[in-house]
Amino acid sequence: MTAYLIKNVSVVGGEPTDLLIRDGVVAETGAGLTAPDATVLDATGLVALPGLVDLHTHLREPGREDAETVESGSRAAALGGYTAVCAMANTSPVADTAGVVEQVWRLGREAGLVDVQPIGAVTVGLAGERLAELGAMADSAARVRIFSDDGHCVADPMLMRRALEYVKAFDGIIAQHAEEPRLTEGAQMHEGEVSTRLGLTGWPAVAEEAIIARDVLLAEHVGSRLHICHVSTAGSVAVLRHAKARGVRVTAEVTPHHLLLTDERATTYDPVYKVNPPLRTASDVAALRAALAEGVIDIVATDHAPHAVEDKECEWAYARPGMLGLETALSIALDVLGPRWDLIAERMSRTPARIAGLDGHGVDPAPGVPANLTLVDPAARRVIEPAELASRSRNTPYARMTLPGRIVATFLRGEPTVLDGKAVR
Ligand SMILES: NC(=O)N[C@@H](CC(=O)O)C(=O)O
Ligand SMILES: [Zn+2]
Ligand SMILES: [Zn+2]
Repeated sequence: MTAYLIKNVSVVGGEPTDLLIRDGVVAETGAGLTAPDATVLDATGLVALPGLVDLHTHLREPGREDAETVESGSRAAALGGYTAVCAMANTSPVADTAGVVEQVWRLGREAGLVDVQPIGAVTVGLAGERLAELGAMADSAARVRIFSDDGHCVADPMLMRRALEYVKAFDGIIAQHAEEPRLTEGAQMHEGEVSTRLGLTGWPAVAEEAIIARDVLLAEHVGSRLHICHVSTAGSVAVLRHAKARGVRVTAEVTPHHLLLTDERATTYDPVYKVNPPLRTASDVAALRAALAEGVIDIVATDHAPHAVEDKECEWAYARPGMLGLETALSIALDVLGPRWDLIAERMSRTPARIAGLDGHGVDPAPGVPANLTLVDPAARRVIEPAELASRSRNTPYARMTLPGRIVATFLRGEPTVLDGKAVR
């Protein structure tokens, strides 16, 4: 195993120092280190962060390997600075059995570019009718702790209650896609002034907020852990603030796109901007940014949702919702939050690793810790070219935009997965 000596790197924004990586761990830190056997990387001007952790990734395997595979998604993740991703269950077949979650887990191990932690479905086939084999998935080799019907809401309150109660036994979490289905029938975009102007059916903010309000009360009632996927409205932030003040065990994520883009994008009729929950208004974006800085929203999660060309380059109404995120998330965070490295490390690595229970991830580089880390060049600016992305899909909403920051290198347990901005494999 090659040793690496990273020279003059700022660890999470601190004074430049050296990091020696050997045998999978950070062996030593400090200025002026030498190691004759190590490969030296000059990291002057670069920032080292604990490897990013994504709690919400769609890898599409099994079933839609034309849109993404565990391997291509893992490569996209590594290039984005990630060392671990949680793979959503809405595959085909659905990840609702020990067999499927073990398959995804094994494919992740084989690709070896990031740790792939499968998420299990809450209900059989995401149909919202019967609980899936939560216990068997928890006991499987994949050791599933997060369960989600993402793409669908667990709308039945009794089923939601039982799921929350069930996972308590092994400190599991239910991650809810908060969307009251009766309020979003036929919805194409955010319900508001722009949808009225365009004549498109709206997805009202209350469809999200009503489910979050219900579920924080349910989680409080049964004392279980709840996670809210892709929070998108100012009203949701208010509900979460209230719940946290009461001590409810709830965590929440926001996506990069909901931190940057608004429903005005729909006026282009370009389905690349179609996503669930939909892009909201500028005042929602402002509330989400403030909530993330404050900690009412705990983490940034990408909701990386690759889609094949035929599912995206069509009429708005027929296009599938979702957009790519892994390869641009750090740049968007840097754009939105500025170089607040400790906040970025907290929201994109330490806290998501803690929520998911991923040992060895989300830990700042220090002697003895597993060498899961990424090196960022904050001064670089890059133009996003969809054809250059490692994802098998092209549905990035940031095409041809110039974004700050570039991932220079990523290490997974001491092995580089990205060097010089390029995937090693
Ligand atoms: N976000 C999306 O618009 N789509 C996701 C599902 C989801 O996250 O709800 C997908 O799987 O494509
Ligand atoms: Zn969702
Ligand atoms: Zn999703």
